[in-house]
Amino acid sequence: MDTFKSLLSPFTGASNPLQDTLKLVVVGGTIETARRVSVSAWNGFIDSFFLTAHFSQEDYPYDWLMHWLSKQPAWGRSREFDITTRSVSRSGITQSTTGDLEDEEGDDDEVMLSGRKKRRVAIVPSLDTTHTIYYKGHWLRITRTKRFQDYGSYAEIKICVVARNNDILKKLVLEAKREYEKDAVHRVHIYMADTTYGGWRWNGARQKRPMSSIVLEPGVKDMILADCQDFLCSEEWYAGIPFRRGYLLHGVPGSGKTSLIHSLAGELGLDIYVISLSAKGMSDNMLATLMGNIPSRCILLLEDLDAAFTRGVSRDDTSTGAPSTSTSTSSSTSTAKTKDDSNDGSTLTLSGLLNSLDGVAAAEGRLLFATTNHIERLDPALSRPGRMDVWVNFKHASKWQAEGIFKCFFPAKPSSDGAASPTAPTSAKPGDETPFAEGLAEPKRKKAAHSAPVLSEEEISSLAERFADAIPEDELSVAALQGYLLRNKTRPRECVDEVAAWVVQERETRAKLKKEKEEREAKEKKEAEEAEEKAKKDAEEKAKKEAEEKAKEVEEKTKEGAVSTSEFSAASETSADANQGTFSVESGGETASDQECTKPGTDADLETSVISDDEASQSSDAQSQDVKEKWVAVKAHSPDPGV
Ligand SMILES: Nc1ncnc2c1ncn2[C@@H]1O[C@H](COP(=O)(O)OP(=O)(O)OP(=O)(O)O)[C@@H](O)[C@H]1O
Repeated sequence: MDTFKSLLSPFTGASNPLQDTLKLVVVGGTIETARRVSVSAWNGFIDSFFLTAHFSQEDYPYDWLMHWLSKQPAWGRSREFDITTRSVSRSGITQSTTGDLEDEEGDDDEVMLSGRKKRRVAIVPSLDTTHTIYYKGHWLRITRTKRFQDYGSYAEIKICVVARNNDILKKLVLEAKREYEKDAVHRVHIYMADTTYGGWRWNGARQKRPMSSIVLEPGVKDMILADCQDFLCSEEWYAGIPFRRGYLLHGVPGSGKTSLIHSLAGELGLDIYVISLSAKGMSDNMLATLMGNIPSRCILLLEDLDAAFTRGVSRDDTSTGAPSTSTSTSSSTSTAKTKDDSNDGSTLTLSGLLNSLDGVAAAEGRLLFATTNHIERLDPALSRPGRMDVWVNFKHASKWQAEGIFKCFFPAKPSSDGAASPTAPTSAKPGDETPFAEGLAEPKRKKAAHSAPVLSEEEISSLAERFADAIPEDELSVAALQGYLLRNKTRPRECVDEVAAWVVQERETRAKLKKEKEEREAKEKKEAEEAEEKAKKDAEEKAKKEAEEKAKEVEEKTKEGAVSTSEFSAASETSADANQGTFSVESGGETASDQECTKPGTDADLETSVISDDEASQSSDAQSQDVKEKWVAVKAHSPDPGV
């Protein structure tokens, strides 16, 4: 008791100040030591009883866990967390969570009418804070931290749990994965090749597009889908053969090539990895690195394959890669542009591309899709079977497609017997598929700010037929038809009435654009030719000027030499050929310097300092003369060695 009292004395002011200070130091030191001991004891306890798992943002389990965490009810009790409308994970799935701030009473239609997009918010673990969550009889201590790597900063999740073995962590990861995949099922993830560091950058998750919204000639979609499904199920059959399959979609722009690939990815549940071969910095090594980092089951998309060729992808480094019969009307400007473009650090060669597609690093089980508008520009080596096994030609819209796309935009009212409205073109041949069960417009309609009249099945069929009749076969792109239908999305009847006039207008516009393009190209060509001509003239003039200047210079020097020589040798004669820029010096004296001077092939601007015998004698004779030196410009090259 006495000891305790004496310890408290500094606060009561009962003893002297020195003693009080010492006592305070002892008390403070004791408390700090006790704190440190308890912290290290706690850490020791954690280390000996807790299992710790780390999940890096670079890998998929991080996405699964972030998604799982964002759905935990524990956030309702948490005192610190992040609220975000941005993606909560690498793949960007933003989920509605228990503790989120979504306005549940909000009227979707109201939101759409006001033109604002409804944003969802998610609650996720804040950085550098430890959260405790109860999961299946265990307390999980979860910490999200940031760590820095060579290419920016990455987040990491650390989970500690008291457990005898890691079964609980395995269960957690599997559950998180299942939930993630369940929610991700309606989305297609797109990854873009990033040539700055040779990796893949997540580019967003797109809503799946139903296959029925793609209108192709009968059987084409089914054939491709069945082929892809068959391939994905045949890994064992491929034993010994490279387990890859390539599809070349070629044809006119706006005919549905890219849309079909996105739709297939959704149907097959695959992610899309997009490589732009004409990207800045693309090289053989870069492509090989990117190919090596593609997961085993995915769609690899090489868009606009021909663009890479016209940019200079080549089998050898000197050729352009484009076939010699290329229909390209490239003017000299475009040639110049190509040259400029090739200076962007892109050194991809065709052999590099082929090696990457076939090489050991190329992912097994991947579906390669390549699109091009100019199949004739492709090197046969690239499109041979094994690399491109299935070729599909996409043309301008047929009447069948026109009818189909009309029905996609204006789905019919369900018939009175309750059957789903048939959306296939009525002109479909017997046995054709009925691919339009889910139309383009149906899901959008619920929220649409406009109100399109819902017509009966018979009326839609008859309108669709009339619409198709007015569309010329294989002349307009499906994208153009889509544009027209979008503009008339609330006026199905008027849309059909006015379609003939639109076709005429479209033809006129196309003709006008074509004419303008031709004129522009002709003008560019003319300008390029003029510029070339001018550059040529300038170069000639410059060369002429230089030659004249040189000749003048030489003449001056020759004159100087002649004057100088005349002081010492009256026998010397100088002549120069100003036009040729050459000259010669003839000396009557038989001196070493003379012999040297008459040697053929001596450089015109070489100057030699000599003292002739005459000069020497004159010099000795006329000692008063100060000048000892004579400059003689040596004769220029003479084609005749005898000169
Ligand atoms: N066959 C089709 N069925 C349904 N929609 C189509 C079809 N063709 C084109 N479209 C529509 O036209 C637009 C452009 O299509 P897409 O980008 O797929 O064409 P593309 O052939 O890949 O064109 P490009 O060669 O210029 O890349 C898309 O919005 C798509 O919905």
